[in-house]
Amino acid sequence: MEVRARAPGKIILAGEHAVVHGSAAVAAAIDLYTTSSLRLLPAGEDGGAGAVELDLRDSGLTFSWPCSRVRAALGEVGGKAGAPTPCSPDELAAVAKLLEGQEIPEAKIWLSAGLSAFLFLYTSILGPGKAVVTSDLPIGAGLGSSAAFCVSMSGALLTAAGAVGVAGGSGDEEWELFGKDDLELVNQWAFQGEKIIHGKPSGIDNSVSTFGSMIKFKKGELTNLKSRNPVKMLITDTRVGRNTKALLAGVSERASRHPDAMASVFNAVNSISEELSSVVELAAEDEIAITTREDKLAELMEMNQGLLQCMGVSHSSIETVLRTTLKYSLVSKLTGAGGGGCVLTLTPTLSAHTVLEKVATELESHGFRCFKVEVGGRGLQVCRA
Ligand SMILES: Nc1ncnc2c1ncn2[C@@H]1O[C@H](COP(=O)(O)OP(=O)(O)OP(=O)(O)O)[C@@H](O)[C@H]1O
Ligand SMILES: C[C@@](O)(CCO)CC(=O)[O-]
Ligand SMILES: [Mg+2]
Repeated sequence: MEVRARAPGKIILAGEHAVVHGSAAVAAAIDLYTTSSLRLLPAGEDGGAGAVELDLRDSGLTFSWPCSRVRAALGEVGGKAGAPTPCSPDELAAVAKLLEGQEIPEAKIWLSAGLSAFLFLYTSILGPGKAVVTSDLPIGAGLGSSAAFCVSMSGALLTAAGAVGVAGGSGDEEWELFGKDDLELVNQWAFQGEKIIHGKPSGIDNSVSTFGSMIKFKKGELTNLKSRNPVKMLITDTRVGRNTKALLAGVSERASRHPDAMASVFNAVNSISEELSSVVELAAEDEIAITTREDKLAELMEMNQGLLQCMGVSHSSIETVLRTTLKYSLVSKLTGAGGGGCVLTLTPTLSAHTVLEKVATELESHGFRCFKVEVGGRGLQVCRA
C-alpha cells in the first residue's frame, strides 16, 4: 500500500512570536505544499527485521535505520497511533543517538531537527517502511516548512496505520479530505513533532497547515475567519537562512530581561491581531470600501512590523525589503519567525500591474526571490494507491 499526504505552508499576517506568549495571531494556508509518501516494507524485505527509511528527494539525501537498532534505542517500533504522548527528554536523547552515524553534510546540519521529528513520529506510529518527502516550500524561511513536514508526515503515518480515514473528495480528483476528529488527531501528533523542531511552539503553524483556511489563533484556540475579499500578498524570500527555535529563544530571553516592556509589546500585538481579524472579515463591495479595508490592513501590518523590530527579530535584509517596497507606497512585514527568511507585501487590488512588476524586479536585483501565492486554501489532503 502507498499513502501520500500533502500539507500546506502558511503566512502569518499578524502576531508571530507574541502568539507564543499568549497573544492572538492571524495566519492563512498558502498553495505551496510538503508531500510525504509512505510505503510499508514487510519485515525481511531488507534481509532482516526491516528498516525505517527516509528519502528527502529535494536535497538528494537518504537515511536508513535497521529496526533492530531503533528497538534497542526506543523499544517497540510503531503501534502508538492513539492520542500522542510528548517526546520525553530520554526519548529525545535516544533519537539523537540514532542520528549519530548518519551522513548529514555540514552545510545541511539544520536537517537534524527535521530528522529527529521524523524518527519520533515514525517510530511511534508505524512499523518498518519507507517515507519519501518532497516540498515546494523554501525550508527555514518563515513559511512553516517545519509544520508542513510534521503535518504531512503525521497524516500519512496515521492513514497507513489505519488510525484515521478519508471523509470525502476535495473536488480535486487526486486528493481526498479527512473528517474533523481525524484532523484533530493528526494535528496533535504534528504538534509533538513541531515541539522537537521549534522548542516552544504556539501550535499556530501546525494548526493552519492541518485545517487550512485563514484562522485567528490564541492560547491553542482556533477561530476560522471568513475572508470576504481576497487578501493578495507578494512574498519576498531574502534567502537569509535562520532558525525558528533560536529566534523564539531570543525573544523569550528579551522578555525575561524586560518583562513589563515586553508584556506591553505582546499586548499591543494582541490588539493588532484582533483588529486585523475583524478587518479581514469585512465585506467590501465598491472601490472605496476595498481601498479602505486594504489601507487598514496595511497600517496594521506596518504597526506589527515595528513591534517585531522591538522584539529583535528583524534583519538588515528585511529592512531592505521594507525600504524598497515603501518607495512604491507598498507596505511589508516579516512573516514567521523573522531574522531573514520571507517578507509579505500587501498588494492592493487596484494597484497597477506595472508597479508590482517594477517592485519585484528591484527586489530581485538585491538577490531576493519574489513570488505570489494563493492565500486561505485547503489544509491536509491525502491520496491512497
Ligand atoms: N521538507 C523537509 N525535509 C526535512 N526537514 C525539513 C523539511 N521541512 C522542514 N524541515 C525541518 O524544519 C527546519 C526548518 O524549520 P523552522 O521552523 O526553522 O523554519 P520554517 O518552519 O520554515 O519557518 P517558520 O517556523 O518561521 O514558519 C529545517 O531545518 C528542517 O530540520
Ligand atoms: C514565531 C512563531 O510565532 C511562528 C513561526 O511561524 C513560532 C510559533 O508560534 O510557534
Ligand atoms: Mg517552523
